[in-house]
Amino acid sequence: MDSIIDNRLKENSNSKSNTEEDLLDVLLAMSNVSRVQVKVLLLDIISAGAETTPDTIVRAITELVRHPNIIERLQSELDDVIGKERLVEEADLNNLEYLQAVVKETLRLHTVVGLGIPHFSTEATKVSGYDIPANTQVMLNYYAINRDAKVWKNPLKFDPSRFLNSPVDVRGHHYVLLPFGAGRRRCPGMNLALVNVAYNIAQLIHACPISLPEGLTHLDVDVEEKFGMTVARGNPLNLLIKRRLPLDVYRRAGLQLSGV
Ligand code: HEM
Repeated sequence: MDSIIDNRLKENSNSKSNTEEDLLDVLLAMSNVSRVQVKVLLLDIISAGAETTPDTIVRAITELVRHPNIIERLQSELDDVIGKERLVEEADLNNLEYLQAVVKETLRLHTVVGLGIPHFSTEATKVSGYDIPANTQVMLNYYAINRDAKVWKNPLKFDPSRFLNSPVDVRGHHYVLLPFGAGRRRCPGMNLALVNVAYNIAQLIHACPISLPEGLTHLDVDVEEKFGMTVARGNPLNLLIKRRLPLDVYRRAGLQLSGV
């Protein structure tokens, strides 16, 4: 981290106009932020963002291969909205209603930050009849909230259609679904994560159909979980990926394909 910061300070002092500022440039230019604070902040962002997004994408792909009817419906939405002459772009994501439902259902059923990040009460308070004394560590069980059978019908079933025509969102406004937490300590990477998760699923399903290795069917795919910093998929997911669109579409996007 120190050498990255030193190199950046050197680069910035050599070039007169830095038109492409990133977060590090902004932090280094702030006189009230110390070097230690810059390092802590960057490490916080890297560690919080590094596993959560890929874990969520893997959990979504797992559920998709377990449910061929859901993949089919998603693929047909992608074909209707995008066609087969180009790849999905970020601007398309809000026009893909079923894709967004798949993302929400993945975040609900596979809440990768299961217990959130520990909070601390600065004063005594009461929540839903429970007394919480001052100076107490408070953990929120988002994993349980998002699977609560009192709220969700068939809570363990992966069913994106429960979000079609539903006002419930994942952004912390509906307390029955909190994959990113809520309030001031809500995940600051949420918007980036939502785009990344949706974009990667859409690209894969639209341009590279996935299938299971020979001899396996969708019934063989497990949903074992591994609890650690995040709740990740427990076993490796082995898939075959093929080409689905005309070769030219990939070439125009600068993608190198081999063996297709
Ligand atoms: C699907 C992906 C992600 C999920 C599900 C997720 C979820 C969460 C949750 C539940 C929390 C704790 C909120 C609480 O304690 O109330 C959190 C905190 C945090 N997340 Fe994310 N996150 C994701 C991606 C990211 C990304 C991509 C970044 C950064 C680029 C990020 C940065 C952070 C940081 C810095 C915190 C700590 C905030 C604080 O302590 O105030 N997260 N995240």
